[in-house]
Amino acid sequence: MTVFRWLCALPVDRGEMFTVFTMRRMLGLHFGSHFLGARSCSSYVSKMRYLMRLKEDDKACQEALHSGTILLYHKLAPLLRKTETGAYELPVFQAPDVSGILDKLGKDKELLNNSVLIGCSDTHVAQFSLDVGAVEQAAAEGLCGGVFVDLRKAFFLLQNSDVPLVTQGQALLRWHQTHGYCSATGRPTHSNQAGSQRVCHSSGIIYYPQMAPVVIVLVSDGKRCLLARQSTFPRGMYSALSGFCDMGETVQETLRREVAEEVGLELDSVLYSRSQHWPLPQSSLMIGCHGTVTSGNTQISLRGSELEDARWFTLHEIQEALKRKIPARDKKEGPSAFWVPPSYAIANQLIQEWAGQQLKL
Ligand SMILES: NC(=O)C1=CN([C@@H]2O[C@H](COP(=O)(O)OP(=O)(O)OC[C@H]3O[C@@H](n4cnc5c(N)ncnc54)[C@H](OP(=O)(O)O)[C@@H]3O)[C@@H](O)[C@H]2O)C=CC1
Ligand SMILES: [Mg+2]
Repeated sequence: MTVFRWLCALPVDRGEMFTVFTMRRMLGLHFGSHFLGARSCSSYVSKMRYLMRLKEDDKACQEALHSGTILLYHKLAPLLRKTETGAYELPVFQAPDVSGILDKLGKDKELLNNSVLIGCSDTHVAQFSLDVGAVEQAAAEGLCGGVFVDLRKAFFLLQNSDVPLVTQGQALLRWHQTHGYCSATGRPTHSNQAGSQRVCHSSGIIYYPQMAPVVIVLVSDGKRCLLARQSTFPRGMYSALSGFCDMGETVQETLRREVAEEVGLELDSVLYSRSQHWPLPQSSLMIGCHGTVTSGNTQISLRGSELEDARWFTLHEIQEALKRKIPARDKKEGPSAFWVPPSYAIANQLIQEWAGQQLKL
């Protein structure tokens, strides 16, 4: 890589920074005006300090749970509700609502304490997620007035601003469901009230929710961009190249290795663009970059079984794909029409950014 430009002073993306507070719209609906008047305008710092306190103080967190809001999941599928306009929203509940639902379904109300903290509103109303997978799904849907939808499908149904909170809630619930035992002693681990850590009382080991660092890079030769597909992708979908960071690697080294391994090309330059938490199949921190190769170095060579296909796409082809909002097999264009991941996915954002830059050239 002859040129390596890393942005040190990235502008703060308010969209990314404040997505945790996107439930305000729904909070307003549920709590009415008395709630809006509770505190006028708290700062970002005070919200972060408040969340820190809830993670450290079980009693304060329990109190916050009883005055907070809860997103519901069933076996990790979030509850969505169809509005009168046909759009989908995330319904939020309060502790008494959830206790009532559990009671009606014959379940112990203590299940409520398995809620995990995912954020708080501008006015310090704590937000939690809870998996009610122990109850019968259809009965819970009836009482909650919604449907539990697979998270991948929810990406297509929800507004982008609602997606970060719902993915964070799901990722934390998944982590708890898969870290019930200490890997050193085999004894059960115990969560704090916020769900920000689990402790093995036998060994004293503290476990924290983990994410794997993953690079994702949109490679360009100046005129075209390179997208690839795995055989497990939905038919017709192509995405940017991605790969897990190996132990000991820098982000730059992972980028260079993954592009070499997957398509046999040597990156010439890389520019960091953005990052994203990605919950599937388990939590990853996606580090999104643009990469270039020189014009004499564009011959794709697939190796191994990971990629089924990789191709260079023109700006026109990309523009057409970006217009296809839902999987092409549901449209007249037929099953093989090329499409890209949904707009919430960082792959889509890198592709859009590249297309925008090409138009300026
Ligand atoms: N948000 C977005 O826009 C996008 C997100 N992604 C996400 O990026 C992630 C990585 O993409 P992918 O290209 O598949 O990665 P890789 O190219 O690294 O290939 C995946 C393979 O790497 C191995 N591997 C190494 N480390 C890990 C680890 N920590 N966890 C799981 N597998 C590991 C596994 O092999 P083995 O099974 O043989 O052990 C796995 O099959 C995926 O989770 C994917 O969902 C990808 C593209 C777009
Ligand atoms: Mg890969």
